[in-house]
Order: sequence, then C-alpha cells, then structure tokens
Amino acid sequence: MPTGVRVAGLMRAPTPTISAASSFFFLFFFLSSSCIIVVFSASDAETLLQFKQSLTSATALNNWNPSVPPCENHKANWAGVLCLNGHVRGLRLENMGLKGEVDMNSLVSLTRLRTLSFMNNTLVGSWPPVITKLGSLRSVYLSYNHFSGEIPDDAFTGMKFLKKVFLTNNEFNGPIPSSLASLSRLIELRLDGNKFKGQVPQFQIDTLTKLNVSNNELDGPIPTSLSHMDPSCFSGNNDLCGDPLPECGKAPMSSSGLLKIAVIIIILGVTLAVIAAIFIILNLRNQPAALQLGKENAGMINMEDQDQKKYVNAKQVAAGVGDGYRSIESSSSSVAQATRRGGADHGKLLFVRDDRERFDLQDLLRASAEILGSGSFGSSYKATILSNAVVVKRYKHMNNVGREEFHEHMRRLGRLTHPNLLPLVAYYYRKEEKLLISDFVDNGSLASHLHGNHNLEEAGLDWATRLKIIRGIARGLSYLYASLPNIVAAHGHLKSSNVLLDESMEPLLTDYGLSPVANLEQGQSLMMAYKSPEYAQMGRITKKTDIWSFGIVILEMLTGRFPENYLTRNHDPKADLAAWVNNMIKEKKTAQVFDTELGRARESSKGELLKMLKIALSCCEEDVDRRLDLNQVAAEIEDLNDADLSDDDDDDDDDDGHNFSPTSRHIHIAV
Ligand SMILES: Nc1ncnc2c1ncn2[C@@H]1O[C@H](COP(=O)(O)OP(=O)(O)OP(=O)(O)O)[C@@H](O)[C@H]1O
Repeated sequence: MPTGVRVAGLMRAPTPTISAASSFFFLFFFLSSSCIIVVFSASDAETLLQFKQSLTSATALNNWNPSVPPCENHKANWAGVLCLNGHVRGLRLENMGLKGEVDMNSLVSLTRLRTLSFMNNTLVGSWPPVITKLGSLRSVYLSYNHFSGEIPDDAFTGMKFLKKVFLTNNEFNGPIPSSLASLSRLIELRLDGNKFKGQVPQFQIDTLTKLNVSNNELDGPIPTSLSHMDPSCFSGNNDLCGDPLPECGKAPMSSSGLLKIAVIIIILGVTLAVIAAIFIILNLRNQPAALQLGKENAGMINMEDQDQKKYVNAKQVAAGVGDGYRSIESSSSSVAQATRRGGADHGKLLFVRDDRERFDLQDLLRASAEILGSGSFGSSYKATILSNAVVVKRYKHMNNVGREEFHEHMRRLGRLTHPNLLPLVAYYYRKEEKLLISDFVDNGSLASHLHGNHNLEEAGLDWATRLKIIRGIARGLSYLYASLPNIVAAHGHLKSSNVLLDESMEPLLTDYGLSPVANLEQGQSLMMAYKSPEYAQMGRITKKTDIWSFGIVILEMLTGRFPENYLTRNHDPKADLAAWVNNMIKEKKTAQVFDTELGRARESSKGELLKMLKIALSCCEEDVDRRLDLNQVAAEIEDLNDADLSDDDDDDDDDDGHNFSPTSRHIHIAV
C-alpha cells in the first residue's frame, strides 16, 4: 500500500484527545508506509485537517490549529465549525474564498454532521458521492460555487433526515435525481440557476414548502403535486408547462399581443423614469452631504424609506451637516485630543479604539454603501472601506445632548471590551448629526436567524445554539451593568435585531448604553414590543427595564414568534408574547408554546426548555418588585445544566404537545 493513502470510511473513536489522536496519525503513516493496513479511528480534528488539505485556497481556515480541539463542549475553536457536546455537528464554510476540488471522503467519519455549507466560494468538482454516506445530514448548502456534472439518480437515497438542499447557481446538469423526490422530510429545495434538463420528477412530499427550479433547461409538464407553487419557481426554463404555468400545448401569446404589452411597458417605464428623475433632482437640492454616503453607488441605497425622507428634508439637518462634511479632513486624532482642542473635531470621524485601521469621512463618503435598514432610532448602512466592512448608524433622536457630554460618553463606550459586545469603533458628532461606526457582522442578527430573513439561507437554530446565545446575552448584559453602574438601563435597547451573531453563533450585543445621549421622550414611544410596561406606559426606567426586554428576547427564541407591539391599534392584548405564553400555560398547552424548529429537543430537552421558559416569564413579571434582577437571571441561566442537551433530531412530527405539562419534571411554572 503506498504512503499517503487516503483515510476513508474510518470509524470514530469516542473523543480521543488531540495529542493521542496525533500519535495515532503518526502510527498510521508509519505503518502504512510499511505496507501494513491499519484501521484506526480518526478524530474530528484529523478529519477536518485532511479535508482542508484538499483545498487549494483556504486561508480563512488558518485557525484550524491541530494543537487546539475544534470543539470544546458547545464552543467551537475553529472557524466555520459548529459544535455540540464536543463533536462537530456542522461545517459552515460560507463566503470564505475557498477554492479547489473538495475531497469530502474523510468527512464520512463525522457521524454527527447535521449541516454542511460551502455557499459562496469557488469550489469545483462533480457531486461528491460521499454526501450520500453522510446519513445524519439535515441540510446541504452548496449554492454559489462551480460544482458541475450530473448528479446520480440515487444520490439522495438513504438521506432520510435531509430537510434542506440548496444547489443554486452551480453548473449541475442532467436530470433532477428522482431520489430527491422521495426524501420524506424535505422542506426546502433550491436547484435554480443550473443546467438541469428533462422533466421535474413527481414530488409527493407533504413537507416540501419551498421549491425553486427556475433558470434551468427543464421541460414537460409540472407534476400536479407542485401546482400550488408560485409560477416564479419554474420560470426561465426551456419548456415547462401546466399549473401554475400556462397549460401544456397552449400556444404562446401572438407577436402582436406581445408588441402591445411591450409598448405599454415602455410608456409606463418612461413615465416612471421621468417622475423618479424629478424626485431625485428635488431631493438632491435639499439633501445633506451625509446622505451622499456612497453616492457613486447611490443606486444601492434605498432613499425611499419614509423615516429617511423626513430626515432628508429637515432643513436644519441639511444646513448643519452639509457644513460639517465639507470641512472633512483626514483625522487620526484620538477622541481625547479632539475634545481637548475644544470644537476642533467638527466634521471629523473620531476613533475610540487604538487597534483599528483609521479612515476618515472622505473614505466613508467614497465607499460603496448599502442600506441595512431603518429602525426606531435611525438608519444603518454597510460601507466597505480598505477591504473592511463597517456599519454606520445615523441616530435620529440624539439632538438634546451637549458636545462634551457626548464625547465623554463615547469615550466611556469605547473602553468597553467583552466577547459578547460589538465594540464601538468610531463616531461622528455634530449638533444635528450623530454617526456611530462599528464592524459589520456578516452572520446577521438573531432576528434574521429566527424569523427567516437571513439572506444566507441559514438552517434553523437548534436548542444548543439558542441556549448558547441566551447565555452570551446574559454575560454581555452583566458586563454592561458592571461597567456602566451609573446608567439605569445599561443596555436600554435590547431586542433580537440588536443581537448579532458571529461565525460561531456567539451573540454580540449592539446599540447599547445610549440612553444618556438619546432623547428619551422619542424612545419611549418606540420599540414597544420589548419595552417593560412601566417604561412604555409611564416612562419609568429602572434597573429591571432591560430584564423585561431580555425576557421577551428569550421568549422569542423559545417560541420562534415575533413579539407583538402591545400599544398598536387593534392590538389583541392576548397576542403580546408574554401574555400569549402565560395564556397557553393556563390553558395547559405549554408544549405548543415551543418553536417547532427546535425539533426533537422539545421532548428530549424539555426540562431545560421549561426552566428557561420559567426564567423568561420571571423576567416578564409586570410587578417590578417581583421581576428577577440581572444577577438572579444570569445565575439561573448559568446554572442550567446543559449536560443532557440532546442532539437536535429535527423531527418536527414527534411532539404533538399533549403529554407535556408545565409541571413536568421538577419544575413548576407559576400561572
Ligand atoms: N454591525 C452590524 N452588522 C451587521 N448587521 C447590523 C449591524 N448593525 C445593525 N445591523 C442590522 O441592520 C439592520 C438595521 O439596524 P438598525 O440598528 O438601524 O435598526 P434596528 O435594529 O432594526 O432598529 P433600532 O433602530 O430600533 O435599533 C438590522 O437588521 C440590524 O440587525
């Protein structure tokens, strides 16, 4: 047997230590070079390193260091690795600039692998047959690569747990494998943007809710089982027909009909373009320079947002900010220096950290910018400068605060450092304009992961990950309370879109500590869904105001439901999240409270789920005196025993919720 023979199909040992594993490895090579066949158990680390070797470009995986285990309990030490109970449960190698032909043979020994994602890289090669052997997989994401060739018809046979398959924008060809159509748990299938030919197979899967086979070379009738899908799922193919597309055999519209429609579209288009041009010209006249952030790429910025229009048209803002931005010059001065010079910081970007590459406002103005969203306190843009992506948030309700006070407060925030806080990097101050700059977090927010807007088509969050996020939030909050003892609500704006998630799903709190510089009268009427009743109704802020918001975030993670604003018109009081959960418990429907995306964890980890539910409801106690304080919440969360956290089997059908009472195990939920 030659040296360097591929280690394939090996059995896994029960978690060998890394040093032991390495010596096994050496033993293997020594023996194999002596032509003796030895079968030993590969550790997760060895497996992953072998996999990495097959890539021609993998600098993003430089921290895959053999002297550190990839997983320690639920903590991942290696980039892109997802862990559960000390084992690799997923690979999330997205947007990492990976190149080469993936050799996935070694991955067979990762018997607990649930998620495999290589999206947005430059990987080549044909359908890796070994994927079929990864029987534990729940989701496969290969979209936006250069995988090619035909996928064998039986490629998915035996992958009985598979729920999501994403192959978008590759170069796969040949027929859609019929084994895909027999996956009994498939929920989402994306095959768009390939070169699949022939007919769409008969999918008889009740669970399949999202399908996209557009932009392929498919033809023939669409199976009746898919006729309820949106027509756009089938567009851009050679000759697909039948519901929801036009009937098979029906002649396409006559050329004169098409011509009429084209003329109408052109007339409408021209009219809209003229209106848009007039609107843009009028707007640009009034527009402050600050809004020209990324103006070379203005098309990327959505200026149509209502809030933003109000902001743009405020003359006061336009005058003040315009001046400020015209006097921009390169600034590397520290905040302290700028403050000492008393007012010399007009128009400058002030960095609050020394470990950052400096850029100035001109760089920001030149950078390509993309609007991320407009929230209750302002709008956020993503800008790419010197190959770094940053987020610039323009705050609306901060014009009561004085210059010195603002500088002082930003300095204080700039000193905060904790693994669960997104650090403030820099800021800009003018009386009428405040910008705060932080790093862009690629993995999105807890809100987008929970409620499905995550543009990387992320798999659902399992219980272990949710628990890790809750713990991280509690730790971040505890640090904030210890570091900012003079601020009554040290976060002041906790909600799921202000919890960002890093590569290893650690939460990073953002938008924190701003209550001393925000105009609270505006804040009070905003973001009600997360605001405690005493704050929302009477403007009373206490040390426990953040605790209420934290409770709502935990409930959101347990239930998968978006919290309702209980002060909106036509609001059903029973629909606000805390009230809804309390009501369900009263009606003895506790099991139905939990998010179905939690899968079998709803049964196997129900002790932990119930304990967490109890903690959340104690945070959402209307009586402030009875509400837990942060120390109690943090301690209870840390105490939760995760030893029996189960693997997420994702079997949504198992728990009908009827034999699951709030008093099961040793926990009692007060109702
Ligand atoms: N540093 C960041 N990296 C990545 N995404 C971010 C970052 N900061 C904010 N976002 C996302 O950008 C979007 C807009 O954020 P923004 O803070 O402007 O509004 P919001 O959080 O929805 O509401 P609010 O203004 O009330 O805080 C949100 O989806 C948020 O999760």
